[in-house]
Amino acid sequence: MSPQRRGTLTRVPPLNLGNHQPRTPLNADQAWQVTAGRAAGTVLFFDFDGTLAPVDDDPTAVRPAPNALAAIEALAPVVQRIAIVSARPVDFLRDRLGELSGVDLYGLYGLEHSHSGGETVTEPTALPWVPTMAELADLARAELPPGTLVEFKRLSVALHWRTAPQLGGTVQQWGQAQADRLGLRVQAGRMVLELKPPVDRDKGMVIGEVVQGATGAWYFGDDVSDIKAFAALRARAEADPDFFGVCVAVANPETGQEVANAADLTIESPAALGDFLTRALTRLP
Ligand SMILES: O=P(O)(O)OC[C@H]1O[C@H](O[C@H]2O[C@H](CO)[C@@H](O)[C@H](O)[C@H]2O)[C@H](O)[C@@H](O)[C@@H]1O
Repeated sequence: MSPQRRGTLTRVPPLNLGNHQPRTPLNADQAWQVTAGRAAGTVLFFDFDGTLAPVDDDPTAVRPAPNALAAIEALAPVVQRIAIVSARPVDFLRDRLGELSGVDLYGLYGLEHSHSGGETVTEPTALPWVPTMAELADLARAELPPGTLVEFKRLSVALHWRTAPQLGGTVQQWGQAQADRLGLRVQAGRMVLELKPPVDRDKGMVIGEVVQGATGAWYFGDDVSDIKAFAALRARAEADPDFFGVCVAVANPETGQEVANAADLTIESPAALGDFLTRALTRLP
C-alpha cells in the first residue's frame, strides 16, 4: 500500500497489532489512544543521532532537539520506561541528555548500559577488546586520507566521511580489511562505518530483553542499525497478540528507503519528533 501524507507523518498501515488485524489501519492518533490504555506498561525507545539530535558534520557538536528532550522528560513519569538505545557511549548520552530519572541509557549498541542515572555497566566479554580498538583508532588516523574523521569510542571505532564524501569507498574498503584482519564486526551507518568487537550485542537484542515485561512499546530510529530494533518489536508482538508495538522512522533521503519501509510511521526530523511527542503527551493519562 502506498504511504499517505498526514502532516509531518507518513502513514504506512497497518500498524502492528499482533495477531489482530485492524478493520481499518491505525493512524498515529489511534496508536497513541491504544497506548493511553496501557501507558504504565509501555516502553518508549529512542535512538540518539538523527532521531533525537539533528545530524552535524562534527559528531562532538550534536545536541538533542530541545523540544524532543523536554517531551521525553515529561513522558518519563507517564510510561513504564524510556530507553535511549544508541551507538554512542553511555557517558556521551548522559552528557547530552542530562540525568533524567526514569530514563535508561544503552550505549555502544548495548555493550554499555546505565539504569535511571545509575553506574555504567560494561559487557564483560567486550572489555578485552579495548586495547585493540585504541590501536585501530591510531592506525586509522595514520593511514586514512585527510578528511576522514576517526571517532574512538573505547569499544568501537567509527570512521566518518561526511565532510569528504568522495572518500566513502576508500574508508569502507580500509575498514572492512581491518575488520577481516582483526576479527571485528562492521556496522554501516550514515556516512560512517563502525568497527566493533565480535560480541553478540545489538539494538535488537536490547529491545528484545527490555520489552519482555512490557505490554507495549514504541521505537524511534533513523538508521539501518535500528531495523534490528524494529524487528525485535515485531517478534515480541508475534509471540504475544496482546502486545502493541509501533516502529517509527525519522526518515529523510539520506536515511534511505530501507529504514522507512521497515517502519509503521515516518517523521521527517528530530524537531518534528519533538512536536509529535509533545502532542502525544496530551493524549496520555
Ligand atoms: O545509534 P545512533 O545514536 O544513531 O549513533 C549512530 C552514529 O551516530 C553518530 O554519527 C552520525 O551522526 C554524526 C553527528 O550528527 C554525523 O556527523 C555522522 O555522519 C553520522 O553517522 C556517531 O558519531 C557515531 O559514532 C554513531 O555510530
